[in-house]
Amino acid sequence: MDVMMGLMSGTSLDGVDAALIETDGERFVRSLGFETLPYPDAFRMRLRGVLECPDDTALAKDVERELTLRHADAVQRLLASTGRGREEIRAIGFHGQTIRHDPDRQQTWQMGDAALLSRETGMDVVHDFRTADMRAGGQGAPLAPLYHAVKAVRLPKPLAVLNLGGVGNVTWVGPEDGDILAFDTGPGNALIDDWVYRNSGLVCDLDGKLAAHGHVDTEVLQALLSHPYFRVAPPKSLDRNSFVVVENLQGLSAQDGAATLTAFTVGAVVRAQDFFPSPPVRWLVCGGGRHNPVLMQQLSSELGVSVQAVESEGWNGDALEAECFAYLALRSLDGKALSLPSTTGASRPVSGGRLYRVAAA
Ligand SMILES: Nc1ncnc2c1ncn2[C@@H]1O[C@H](COP(=O)(O)OP(=O)(O)OP(=O)(O)O)[C@@H](O)[C@H]1O
Ligand SMILES: CC(=O)N[C@H]1[C@@H]2OC[C@@H](O2)[C@@H](O)[C@@H]1O[C@H](C)C(=O)O
Repeated sequence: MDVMMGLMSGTSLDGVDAALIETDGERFVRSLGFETLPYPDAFRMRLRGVLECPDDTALAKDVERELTLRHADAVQRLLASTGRGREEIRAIGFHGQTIRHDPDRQQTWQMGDAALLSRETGMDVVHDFRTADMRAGGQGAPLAPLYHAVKAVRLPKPLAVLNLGGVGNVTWVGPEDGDILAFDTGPGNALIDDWVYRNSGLVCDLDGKLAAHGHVDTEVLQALLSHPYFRVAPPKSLDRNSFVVVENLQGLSAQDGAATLTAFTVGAVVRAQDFFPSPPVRWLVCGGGRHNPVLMQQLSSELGVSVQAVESEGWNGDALEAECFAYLALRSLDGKALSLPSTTGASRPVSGGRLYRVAAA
């Protein structure tokens, strides 16, 4: 049994999530603590700048350093709030910030300087979780499925675990051991965030208030849902900016745009069911989207079975991805699989991640 730390900076660019777990890298996992360190607006803008101009290497280098130092800060805060010493923790799983993800070109880039994080924290760091999977013919994403399946081990199946972050991803867990299917569903909150930011300067549609006062433009929604991605069978995964919707939404009010994009996220989840081996008896939702009552209510009515936030099972829906990379870091150290043909399309179960040892610093 090991104590592991996981760090995640997700596609919604809202901050660093840091989680501590105790795990055997198999079926045992216990949450020990969680911290989130929100990014100030100015840094979020700089991150957006890198997403828009990933080839500006001077900017990328600068932002990577700041990003990594913010992660080191999150580590210190989590150690302080859990009362743990760094010597108690075997390693940090450091996901980094996805800047670009293009599985068709076998490219995925998670920004983050593992050597700097190791120096700053005095801890071993496992990083670069996605490359090995891509080299084995996989999408390099999603990687949360094995962790979702472990969390769901005692729950009635088939079950769907849905993450609504910047992008949406789902894990279908079937009744037999190892029965699992996963893929990115479509947009999560990123398109809504971008729209709301452009139209009102706010960072998100807090509690779905704009969407609740808007009307879905069904013609625009149909056009958005006619994107070929939704007809492609899994394995499949997305970049934060895979869907370009600005032109579709031209002329819509802030409220109607928010309502239509919220319905787009929901419609994409509904379409995901087409690929499940059998219908889930229940959906458990994690990620920031579960805080949006308009999204949750529409999911409930469209999916027709129980849709609940993962808190209904006592999980922390904000911590799950950071916990996942703590869990995967241990599996990486032990040479175990991080992904399967049915979760990323890799040709075989593949391990992955690279270890940066503190002694090397
Ligand atoms: N109260 C709320 N009302 C509406 N939306 C919310 C609320 N709280 C969070 N969100 C949404 O959740 C998003 C953050 O979700 P989360 O932290 O799960 O994303 P992420 O981990 O960065 O993304 P990914 O899982 O794609 O890597 C915010 O950008 C916002 O859009
Ligand atoms: C390339 C990348 O960073 N993808 C993220 C993104 O955010 C959600 C979805 O798209 C998922 O595929 C993935 O994150 C989680 C942690 C995953 O790998 O499971």
